[in-house]
Amino acid sequence: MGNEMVIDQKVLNDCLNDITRALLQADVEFKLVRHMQTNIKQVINLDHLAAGHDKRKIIHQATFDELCRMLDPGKPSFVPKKGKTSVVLLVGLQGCGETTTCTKYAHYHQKRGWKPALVCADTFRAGAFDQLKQNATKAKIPFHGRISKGVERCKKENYDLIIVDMSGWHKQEAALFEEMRQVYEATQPDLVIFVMDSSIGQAAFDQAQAFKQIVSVGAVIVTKMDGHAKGGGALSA
Ligand SMILES: Nc1nc2c(ncn2[C@@H]2O[C@H](COP(=O)(O)OP(=O)(O)OP(=O)(O)O)[C@@H](O)[C@H]2O)c(=O)[nH]1
Repeated sequence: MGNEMVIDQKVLNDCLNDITRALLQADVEFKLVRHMQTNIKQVINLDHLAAGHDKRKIIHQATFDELCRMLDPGKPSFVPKKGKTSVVLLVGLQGCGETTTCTKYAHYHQKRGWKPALVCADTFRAGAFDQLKQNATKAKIPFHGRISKGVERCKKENYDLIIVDMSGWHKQEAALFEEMRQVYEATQPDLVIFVMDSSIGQAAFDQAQAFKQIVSVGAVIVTKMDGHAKGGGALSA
């Protein structure tokens, strides 16, 4: 657009097509991208703009606003408060990086003055507790292995951020969904985070929806962004 002398409908379309291509290449869902295009075209009517208007600036602003709207969930996210106990439950597909993310999340908050503790609710995978224990020990974060007792004990010991690591879900295991519901009821979390491997791409919407039907998911964390995946699926999730 910067190289064109006259800004007309063709230039606007080319510009929107460039943005569309970039978003699709970054795994953003087609429906969302088409919606973005339609909204921008609705806001900008080049034929009706009076002379003297800076068309580049108007297109730029409309595009910027629309891209921001794609990122806006419409309500503020849950923010744990220091000194007040919050329970955060992490759920996700098997191998998505939940256990690793639990420790990262705890470490992030510990460095900022919270008093976090980790609780392992993964009863399916052999070695899950040992993995959490290893990570937690390295990051110097207290941990517990038994879900209900662990959460109760952490509350008594005045931890203000209790992070619960749920078993990774595998589609075939209906029992895990039931367990997730039970853990949800037993821990009454203030926030449920859906942990999503960035490489699932376009499947993100369906996965996130399947989880949301069982527990009230309030946030998404995208993992493995250090690989080649683009993570645009997070917008759908
Ligand atoms: N490259 C990369 N690897 C990661 C990341 N997060 C986790 N992993 C790796 O992904 C693998 C699975 O991670 P876990 O944290 O065990 O995943 P999980 O979802 O708890 O696994 P289950 O308990 O079996 O469901 C491990 O080898 C991790 O080291 C990340 O951000 N980047």
